[in-house]
Amino acid sequence: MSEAAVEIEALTFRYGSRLALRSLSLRIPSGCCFGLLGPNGSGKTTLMRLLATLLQPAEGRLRVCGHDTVAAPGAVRRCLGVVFQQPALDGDLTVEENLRLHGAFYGLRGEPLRNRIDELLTRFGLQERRHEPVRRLSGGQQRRVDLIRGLLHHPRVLLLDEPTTGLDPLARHAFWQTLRQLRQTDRLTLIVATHLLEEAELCDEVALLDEGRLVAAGAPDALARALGDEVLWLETSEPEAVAAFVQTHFGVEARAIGAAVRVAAPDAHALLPRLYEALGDRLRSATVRRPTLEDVFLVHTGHHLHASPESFTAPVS
Ligand SMILES: Nc1ncnc2c1ncn2[C@@H]1O[C@H](COP(=O)(O)OP(=O)(O)OP(=O)(O)O)[C@@H](O)[C@H]1O
Repeated sequence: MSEAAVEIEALTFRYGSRLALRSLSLRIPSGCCFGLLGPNGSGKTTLMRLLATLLQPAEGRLRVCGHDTVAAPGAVRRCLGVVFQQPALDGDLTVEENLRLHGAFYGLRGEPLRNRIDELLTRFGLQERRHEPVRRLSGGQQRRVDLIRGLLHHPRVLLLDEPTTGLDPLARHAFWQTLRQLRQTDRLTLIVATHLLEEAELCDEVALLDEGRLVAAGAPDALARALGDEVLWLETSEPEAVAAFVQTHFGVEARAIGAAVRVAAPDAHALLPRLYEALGDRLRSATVRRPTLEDVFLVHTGHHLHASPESFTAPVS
């Protein structure tokens, strides 16, 4: 097994009486691009803050690069770079001033700091903007400055909390290309919190979080494939009755999940017309697709990753 960049054991965290993380255990291999995927309030930011030593666990433990976050917070911070949801830049200072200021926090100064800033500005195509106030840069450029800020002290693990928030799809795509390059060239471990499926699917491994619980973890492809080659969802106003009917009449597994029915059939396409015929008006719609992480989330939690008026509401035990 490859070395672990992060090890989390039976971690529980509360804000007062509110439970934000529940007995979470997770291992993040070194050199991995690891996604934390979950809806709003699932505990992603809390986990990031615990890893960054900004919070202390109520129960359980976290180790980053082998260092315990409570016993050795200084060692943890030295091996971590952090890019939080809100850019940590001063818009009135220039790009270079922001980076110098941050470098000083890490005890970097003089020529080594100058050289590191030069190297990273060149790599990220921002050399020509170094003397401009940060507020004059586009959203995507500001995110890149923030990324450079997180990389100045040569961290081994980079935490990114919803780093593409507020970026348009083009800038988001460019930012992810930058991340992928970084991983190759710097052999960094990237831990990215996101609520976007398409971002999670770009990761080597993901952990799906819901209400502070770990729902599933693994390679996105493997998690999706565990549901079969295709998934068949039926939308109906009477999910329990339709699930029972399908099981009895077609001899396939059917399960009511919230306001829908998931049918596990080896040949969903062939079954579809027969289901329409047998169920008639009881069926609002039927969808066959290759399984995605959204399906994994839905099957494990009984609700969608993103709440919508149509979203399934009944939790699954
Ligand atoms: N400072 C705080 N005080 C009290 N409760 C908090 C605080 N910060 C977060 N919470 C609660 O803890 C839970 C987890 O929140 P957290 O911010 O970690 O989720 P998240 O997955 O990062 O959400 P988002 O995607 O919206 O950023 C939520 O119920 C949230 O309301």
